[in-house]
Amino acid sequence: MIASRPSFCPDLRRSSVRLSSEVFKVKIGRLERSLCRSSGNKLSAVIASASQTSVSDPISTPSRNDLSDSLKKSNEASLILIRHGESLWNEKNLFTGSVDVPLTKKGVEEAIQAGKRISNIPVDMIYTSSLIRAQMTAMLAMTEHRQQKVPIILHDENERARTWGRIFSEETKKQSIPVVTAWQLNERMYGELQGLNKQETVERYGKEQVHEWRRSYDIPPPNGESLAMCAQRAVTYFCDEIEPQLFIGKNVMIAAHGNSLRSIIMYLDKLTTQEVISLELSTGVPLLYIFKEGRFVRRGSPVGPTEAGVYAYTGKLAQYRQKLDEMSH
Ligand SMILES: O=C(O)[C@H](O)COP(=O)(O)O
Repeated sequence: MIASRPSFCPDLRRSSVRLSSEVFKVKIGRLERSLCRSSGNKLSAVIASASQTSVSDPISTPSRNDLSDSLKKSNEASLILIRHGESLWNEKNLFTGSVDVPLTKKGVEEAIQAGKRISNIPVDMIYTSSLIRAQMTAMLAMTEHRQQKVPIILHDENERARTWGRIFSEETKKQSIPVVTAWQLNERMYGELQGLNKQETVERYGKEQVHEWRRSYDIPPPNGESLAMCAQRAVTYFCDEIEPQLFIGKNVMIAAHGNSLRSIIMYLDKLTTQEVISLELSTGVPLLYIFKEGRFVRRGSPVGPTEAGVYAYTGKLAQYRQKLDEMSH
């Protein structure tokens, strides 16, 4: 197979050089297009970040001026990716895919540990899949965050959900972190493998066939999604909804799944369809990227001995941590 790099978001491919004004215009245009496409409360999820409030108020719709002001203000943002902690079906070695299975006790602990690892990294917005294992992971991780803001799930499924979820205190909003749930970040649909035991499936169909289903780029499991199909929705969502937040300086955490995150990492690290085959993600281990001048730079996982290195990389992160230290003394 010829290794190639799929292009999900051709108009947003990052330049390895400084972000030129031309590219920046394209990116602003993209953000505006995304605003135009959005309607009702979906709109507020995107513009909330531009309005400098911490939680999108489903009713208020800040003006375009607010948006361009904040676009000018920031040029660096953190992006944390976390695969959910161990689920009850991970523990049983069952193909899970789109089935909505909660965490085990070990998964809960992994999520808390992940929270400790990222407790000094700013988080302004959280994106999770619509599946409980990713949402539990995000919420449990945030219980450890030194910022001590409250993650609040935005509900925009209908007008009543939007209206009934309003917050009437600006101060409380500032102490909150909006959590956007999106099915596009769900684990890939594993088709007729869902609920089957992975080892038994190997015994029945052979190691090679099962490996092809699990790790090839474009071969789907029976009636399921290939990684390419999963990438199509997950990376498109990342480009349309999450990248615009990073452009305006919002620090984002994504809690999702092995394969939806593999496809996003493929995009961020510009991996080929061959390279992504060997990319494996452990449950509950956060990865940090810095988005600066139109580029994503991987900092690795801010854990143990590498933590000092992570903070040494950017002045902004170091300052943030210092501020947290001062506040807690
Ligand atoms: O859906 C599943 O079963 C796992 O979360 C991911 O499985 P994989 O490692 O077989 O892709």
